Amino acid sequence: MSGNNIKVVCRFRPQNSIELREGGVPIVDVTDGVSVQLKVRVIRLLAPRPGRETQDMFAFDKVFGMETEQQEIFEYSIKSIVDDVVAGYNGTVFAYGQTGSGKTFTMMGSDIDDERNKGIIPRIVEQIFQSILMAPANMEFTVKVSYMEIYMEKVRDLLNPSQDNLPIHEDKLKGVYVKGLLEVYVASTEEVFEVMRRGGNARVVAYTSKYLDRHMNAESSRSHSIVQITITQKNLDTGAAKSGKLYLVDLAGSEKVGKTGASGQTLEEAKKINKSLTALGMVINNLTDGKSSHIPYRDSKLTRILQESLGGNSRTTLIINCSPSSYNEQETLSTLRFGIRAKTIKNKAKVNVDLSPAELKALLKRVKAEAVTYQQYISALEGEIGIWRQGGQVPEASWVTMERAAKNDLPQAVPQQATAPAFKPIVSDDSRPATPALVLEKDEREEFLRRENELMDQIAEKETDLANGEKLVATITEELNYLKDQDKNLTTENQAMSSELNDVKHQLQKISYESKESAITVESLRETNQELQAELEELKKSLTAMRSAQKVNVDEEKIKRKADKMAEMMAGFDPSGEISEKEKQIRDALYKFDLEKSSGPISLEDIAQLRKELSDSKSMLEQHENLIKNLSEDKEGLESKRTDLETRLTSLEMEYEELLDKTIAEEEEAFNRNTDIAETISELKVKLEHQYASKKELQQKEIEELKKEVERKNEEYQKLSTAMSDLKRANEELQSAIASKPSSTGSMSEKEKDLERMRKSMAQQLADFEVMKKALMRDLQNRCEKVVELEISLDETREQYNNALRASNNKAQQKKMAFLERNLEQLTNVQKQLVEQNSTLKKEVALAERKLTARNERIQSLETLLQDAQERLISQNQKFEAQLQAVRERLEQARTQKSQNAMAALNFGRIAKPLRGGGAVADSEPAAGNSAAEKRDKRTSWLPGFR
Ligand SMILES: Nc1ncnc2c1ncn2[C@@H]1O[C@H](COP(=O)(O)OP(=O)(O)OP(=O)(O)O)[C@@H](O)[C@H]1O
Repeated sequence: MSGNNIKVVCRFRPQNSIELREGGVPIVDVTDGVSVQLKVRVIRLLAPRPGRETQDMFAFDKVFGMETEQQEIFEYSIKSIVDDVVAGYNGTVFAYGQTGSGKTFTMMGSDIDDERNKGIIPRIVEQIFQSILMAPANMEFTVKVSYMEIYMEKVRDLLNPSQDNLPIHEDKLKGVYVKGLLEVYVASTEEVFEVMRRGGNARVVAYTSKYLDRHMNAESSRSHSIVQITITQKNLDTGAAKSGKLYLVDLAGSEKVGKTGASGQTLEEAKKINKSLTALGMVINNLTDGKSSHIPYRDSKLTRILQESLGGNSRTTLIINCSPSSYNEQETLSTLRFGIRAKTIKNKAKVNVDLSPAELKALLKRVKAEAVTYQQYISALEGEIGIWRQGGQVPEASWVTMERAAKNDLPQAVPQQATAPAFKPIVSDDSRPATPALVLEKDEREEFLRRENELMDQIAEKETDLANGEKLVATITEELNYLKDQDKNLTTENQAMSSELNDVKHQLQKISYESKESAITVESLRETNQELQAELEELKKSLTAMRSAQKVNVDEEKIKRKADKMAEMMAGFDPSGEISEKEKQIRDALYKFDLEKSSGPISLEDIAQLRKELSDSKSMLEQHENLIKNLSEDKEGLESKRTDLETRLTSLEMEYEELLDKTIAEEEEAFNRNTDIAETISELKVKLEHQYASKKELQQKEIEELKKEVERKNEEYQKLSTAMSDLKRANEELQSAIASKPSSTGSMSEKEKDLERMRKSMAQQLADFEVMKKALMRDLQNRCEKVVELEISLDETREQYNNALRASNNKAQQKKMAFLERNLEQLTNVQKQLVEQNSTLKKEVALAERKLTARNERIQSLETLLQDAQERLISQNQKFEAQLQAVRERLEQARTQKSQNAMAALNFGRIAKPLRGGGAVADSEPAAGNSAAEKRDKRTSWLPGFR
């Protein structure tokens, strides 16, 4: 075991594009390869002079300039560490620097296939397997790899990412270690790369690309990654074993929080990362200031894991990566200062050996001898002290020393006080008694420290458990809150639904109430309707009765009037029964004539009588002719009167029409706004016009008939005149016959014959006359009837006309009539409306009933739904609880399975694969190497994020 300083090397990368764009210039000067000079430009803002330059010099074990190759770095700073680890030492390689300073480039490189640019880790792996190959054949090696990351002060196993908060433990044998970290056995570089590829996939990298322009690197690693390679070797001949552990650490960016522009969660993260780096700085400070007895390894996970690497059992190399640019001069300065401080740390590296039995025996023997020597030395010292204490003197040549004890050359004079106490308090007279200081043996102290560490680990573990428990409690509380929220929501929904239900019920009650009300209204309306209908019927009946009574009266009056007129008119014809009388006389005369003829010749008296009678009949005929003349004159007068009446009627009709039009127009104008009255008037007008037209037509027909009748009468009159003239002629003939009778008695027979003939013709004429008279009388009667009827109808028309005139003139009456008609109409309308309302209400009632039934059904269905929903909710709740439980269990299973799977995925790493040194596996290596090379050819990128 020997004290050795941490090796610190410094590497500058070339300026990147951001620095160039921002106008950065290289400010580093690497001249001798071990020191770097930084030209820092200080601008005095107050003085208007250009800035002055100050020069800082930093010396390291090695300084690599911007153009340094990866191989060079490896050769100088790393290769020896690999050899040490293979030899059984612990080794650590740190890469420290700001984001984008080239830490990952240095550790991993840009591409594994790129022989030139691959980083130190692939080179280390290759070197390890190379060293194993070079080892003696009796040496058996096992190589284990683990890969972890410290993110937000949590240790996460990158080969088993479900383990994201692993505890750190320490024990006597293993030292400080991460408990539960997956260690994978590997037998080739390819397997190591595979392990690292898998681990790299799980790395947490926060991209701050949106800050790229103004700030730092695009892929800013926010976590510390640690690759741990453990090499164990065993001498198969002696059984002696050694193990070396190599930590390859890519630290997170060391820049100040503000520089990355990170904020929010990233800011929180940066603070925690900074905490780790601050703790690292504190550990380095305390290790190097020479005063501090306490090293705060426990302040962060990083320093705790790397405890042995800093001031402990490790050969450590720190690579500080810097930017050469003026743009990052402050970060570069602080990085360089960090490196300078770390350089003074002293480590005590030792080989971690497991001795063989022979070695152990030898060691025991040696230790026992040493123990005897020490025992003798102590006894000698105690003897010497005893002399001194008793006030005696011991010559300097006899003083007990370790060398003499080792040579077994101790003076015998010194009394042996084997039973002397280990220490005695020194009592001074002039001072108060001091508190006895317990001097602990070194082993005891170490034991105490170890115990303390163990206890601290237990505390840390408990804290983790506590944190996990708290997390679980938080999750459960969250779930509980969620469930409570759900419950609350459901209760609210439930309440809302019940209030809705209540509303619906209220509505239902209201509807049923309204429906009852409507039924009552319908009933009352029906009754009113019936009453109105009855009233209407009565009115109609009375109206019909009145009309019929009026008609009967009118008819009776008409008949009576007609009879009177006829009587009056017929009284004018043959008032004294003269015609009948004369006719009778003629008949009598004819009879007598017949008798005389049968009895003998006619006497002169008889003839005189006959002549007298004849003259009488002649005068009567003249009278009759006069009467006929008078009648015809009367008829003409009547005709002219009728014509007058007709013209008057026509003019009156025209007047009436004009008046009617005028009145209607006035009425229309007056009742312009009242459509009902206008309608009534127009209807009335139409009715009247219609009535008037029919009447006019009737009268026209009658007039036509009368005209025809008059013509016929004329004809009859002509006939009658002809008959009269015949009678005259017969009479004249009779007179002449009478006159000639006394002079010609001889020709009596001839005269008799003539008389006979005359008598016959007279009888014939009389019969004709009789017939004609009858016909005449009949015609006359008919004509009289017609005239009477005509007069009556004329009177009626006049009356009607007067009525119409009165009606059109009498506004009040008209209004009344219109009002009455309107009333009637309104009543009819009301009746109609009532009937309609009734039917509508019936329909509505039916509808409302249907709706009511539907609503009842809906309510029932809603209630069922509500109940269902509640039941479902309860069952869902139960199911959810069960699911939650199942999910928890599954999660637990998955976690365990995942860890098992992770192990399974890296199945090549579950079993230790001993490798023989000196060609024990060299036989199979070329083949493996070939396949590895083949695999490499196929791969373009072996780690995510590597270009
Ligand atoms: N020595 C170098 N030569 C050429 N390019 C380099 C060198 N060092 C770094 N780079 C390039 O600079 C960029 C940033 O480097 P890298 O990712 O290694 O930085 P980092 O310090 O690991 O950043 P972070 O802290 O964010 O992980 C990369 O593109 C890398 O290829």
